[in-house]
Amino acid sequence: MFPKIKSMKVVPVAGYDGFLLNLSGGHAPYFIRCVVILEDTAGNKGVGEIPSSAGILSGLAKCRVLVEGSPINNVKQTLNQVRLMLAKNGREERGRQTFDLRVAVHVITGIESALLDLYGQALQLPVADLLGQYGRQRDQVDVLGYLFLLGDPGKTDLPYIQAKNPQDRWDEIRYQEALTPDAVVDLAKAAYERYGFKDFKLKGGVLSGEDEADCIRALHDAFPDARLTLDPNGAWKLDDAVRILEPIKHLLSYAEDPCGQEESYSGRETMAEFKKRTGLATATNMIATDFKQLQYAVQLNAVDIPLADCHFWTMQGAVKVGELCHEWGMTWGSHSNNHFDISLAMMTHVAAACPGDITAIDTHWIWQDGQRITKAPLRISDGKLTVPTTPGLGVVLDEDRLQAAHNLYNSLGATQRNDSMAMQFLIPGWEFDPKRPALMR
Ligand SMILES: O=C(O)[C@H](O)[C@@H](O)[C@H](O)[C@@H](O)C(=O)O
Ligand SMILES: [Mg+2]
Repeated sequence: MFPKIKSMKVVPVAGYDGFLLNLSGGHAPYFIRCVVILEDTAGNKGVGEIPSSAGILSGLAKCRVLVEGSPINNVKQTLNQVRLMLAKNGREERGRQTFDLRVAVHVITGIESALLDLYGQALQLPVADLLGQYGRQRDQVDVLGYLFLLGDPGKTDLPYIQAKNPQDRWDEIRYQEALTPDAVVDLAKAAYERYGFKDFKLKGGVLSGEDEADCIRALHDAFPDARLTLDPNGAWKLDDAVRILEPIKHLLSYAEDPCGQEESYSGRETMAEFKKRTGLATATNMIATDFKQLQYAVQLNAVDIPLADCHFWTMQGAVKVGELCHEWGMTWGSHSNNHFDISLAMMTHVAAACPGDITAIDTHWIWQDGQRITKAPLRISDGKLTVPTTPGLGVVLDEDRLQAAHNLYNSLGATQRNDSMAMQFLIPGWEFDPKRPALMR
């Protein structure tokens, strides 16, 4: 007999962040997440981590009754019930911010992760071995070095984190202003020294496209063998995207969301046109974010690399995308937002279960490294994460750290991400515009 779910606990948490710039503005001094904890009648705990918002918290609260009392081996039926209930809210929009504003898909993933964690523990199998048709495909997952242009925290009166006892160059510089090619290269070198990355992604949508292209040139000079990409989150118009990236296309492995929705054209149409004109491969976390959109993206030949982040595809959905990519000659990758160490484990298991050649996954972890809510977070070494072999997700909650992260959340008076607030210190009255880079005002 399998145990049943005794309780479902939802804990909104916050951690510290730097002044990372992107099309949505500048990261606040904190990031907000939500942890789902399921405890079964045998006393085991399963966990999941997702973004948090008032909608997500109330969605989770509504699902509790469907989850509590269900046997832990009933994962699919429990999730079906959750899906059906959330579907009553109707279609949801991802929105045009750099981050996904939907509720249901995140809620499902939080519960799914915790259920799979418990089920894996009961079967004595790591989650990667339960996912998809094939289970674990690799023991290590390549990770890219996710670089950001950084605002000067001193220009705000916000309590940004400072490196107190820097253990290396990464600690010294990751919370200081970085707005030039040299500063970006310094970040890349410092991240390389600590983590050994062979791939780098620069978050764009901040400076002019030409200035961001110069950052890529500088990264290439410093790391001639590294795979590089630039991601302005669809900020550029199609003609501008072609003009900006054509001269550096030999330096890029692919272009991530170089353009997007524009006048009467959808993002899938402009991306298809971009691919035709430049011959560059494209990746997205903005225009193929569910199976219907993926279908249209494939029909139009708009995307080579769907970045199927398990937080908004579900873990099983993200692996399904990986299987389709493998069958259809596309490449699977994963997007990320700021996250704690439970998400790091979730993304690692998912990437481990995707067949074929996948591209190095995104993670914001390097900006959060040193903070944790589990006892022993996975470590990035030589540009890779090692897939846990212990049953379930392979993480153990650190209750004290979790409580501290919850206390921080409670002290904020904010329930979800808002990048305009910090940005307004740099440019008074600043407002999000999906077609204007953050500092180009
Ligand atoms: O500022 C950020 O953290 C990023 O822009 C994310 O919001 C974004 O989703 C990014 O990771 C992406 O690849 O688009
Ligand atoms: Mg992106």
